[in-house]
Amino acid sequence: MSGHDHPLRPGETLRPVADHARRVADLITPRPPVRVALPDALGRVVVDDVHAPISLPGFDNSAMDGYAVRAADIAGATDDSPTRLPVAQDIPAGRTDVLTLSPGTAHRIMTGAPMPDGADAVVQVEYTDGGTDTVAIRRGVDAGTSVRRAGSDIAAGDLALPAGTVLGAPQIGLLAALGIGDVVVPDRPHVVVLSTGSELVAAGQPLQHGQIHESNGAMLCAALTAAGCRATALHFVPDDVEEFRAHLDAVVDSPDPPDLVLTSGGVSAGAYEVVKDALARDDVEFVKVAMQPGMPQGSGRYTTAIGRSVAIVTLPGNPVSAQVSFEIFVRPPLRAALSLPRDRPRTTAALTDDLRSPRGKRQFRRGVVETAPDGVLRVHPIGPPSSHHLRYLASANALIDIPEDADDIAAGESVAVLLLDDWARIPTPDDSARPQTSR
Ligand SMILES: Nc1nc2c(c(=O)[nH]1)N[C@H]1C(S)=C(S)[C@@H](COP(=O)(O)OP(=O)(O)OC[C@H]3O[C@@H](n4cnc5c(N)ncnc54)[C@H](O)[C@@H]3O)O[C@H]1N2
Ligand code: MOO
Repeated sequence: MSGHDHPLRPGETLRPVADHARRVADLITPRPPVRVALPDALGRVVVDDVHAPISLPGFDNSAMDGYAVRAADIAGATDDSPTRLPVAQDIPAGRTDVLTLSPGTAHRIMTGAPMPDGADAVVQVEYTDGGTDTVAIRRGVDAGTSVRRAGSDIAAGDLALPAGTVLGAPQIGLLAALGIGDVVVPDRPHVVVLSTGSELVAAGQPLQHGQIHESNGAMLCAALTAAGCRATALHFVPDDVEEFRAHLDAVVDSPDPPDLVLTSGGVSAGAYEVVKDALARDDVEFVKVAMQPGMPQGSGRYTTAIGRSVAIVTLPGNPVSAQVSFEIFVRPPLRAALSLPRDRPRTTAALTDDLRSPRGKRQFRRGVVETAPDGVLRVHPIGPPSSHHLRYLASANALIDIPEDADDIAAGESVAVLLLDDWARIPTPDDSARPQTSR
């Protein structure tokens, strides 16, 4: 296939992918940041520098279960000639009184328990007889042994997390340890997903001839959630313009209006293109983008009957087109609004099979990236290019990004790939035909 595989109307041109991406990005405005409790902070970004309000550890404490001593008192202790000390105190972790060790005595102490004043080392229980009234210590230790000094991890006032840090489990652990129970993070963009099409039936409902299960709504909501957004699925509506607008007005005029409405379907050239028809009176532009899948696209602002306006992006209905369009146009600016890395990691990989791509369109093919036994990263294109092959989409861990000006690409050539790390891949029949590799 070479040349445009798609007839264009006279004077019609295809908009470059980058231009449409910019237009969609311009529609998305970040919300003001919000303060959230740690359980809601995972995967989000701290807006401001976080300084330690306290030191960690907060007090000198024992690193071992054993005996707090003065190192000088047990300097000569050996297996053959243990030093015997009276055990004056028992200090479990959590004891809050302040103790003082008298010279020539030991305190039994547990890991994490506060060191008594006057003690300068802990000898671990393995080097003793474990006594509770008196203890026989068989090894001398240097001062400082098994003592965790106050502030040795982080000192009060130190920078704990610089602004922009993505909060993973360890960062949330550090905040909790510092006694910080909430943080200021970018608010999640609220996106309403509206699926259109009279043929669509909810999962679990029986299908009549010509009907299909609605899948774009479920898929796009999942993609939004995975990207860090708050997604609300709107029940798809029949292909009726007034019903479509009424549905949209109800959410946009609600007390929790979305930042973005994402539709799928109803934007191509058919006789019943509800999205296109319903938005004819709005500031929404419908274009053909030089991309496959994902050629028919729309974007702009929708205004409700009472004059509220919201950003709207209309994705094509074919499932692969909808999901790939989301990846290319919608996910990056939403991630930017969350101060998260906007783009998928990109790399290059050696193509395992010949590929054909329509010249004049940037093609995103589904692929499986894997490391060959020789250590070379390679990408195996899976499934045909047409945009109803949801199964192959669900089998991919990468999108192969083929430039507009390419048509035939031979096996072995290096191609650009976007790594979709949060896409779990399922095996396909192709897998058994492929040599076993890692990744
Ligand atoms: N004469 C032309 N026909 C088509 C053109 C064109 O330029 N001229 N473009 C084709 C391309 S490319 C695409 S992509 C699709 C886009 O169509 P729409 O956005 O109008 O989407 P629909 O027609 O409503 O649906 C397309 C396809 O996807 C299924 N679909 C829709 N919504 C869902 C959903 N929520 N869940 C599951 N499946 C859905 C729908 O049943 C159709 O099979 O147009 C081509 N045609
Ligand atoms: O451009 Mo469409 O999105 O191929 O199926």
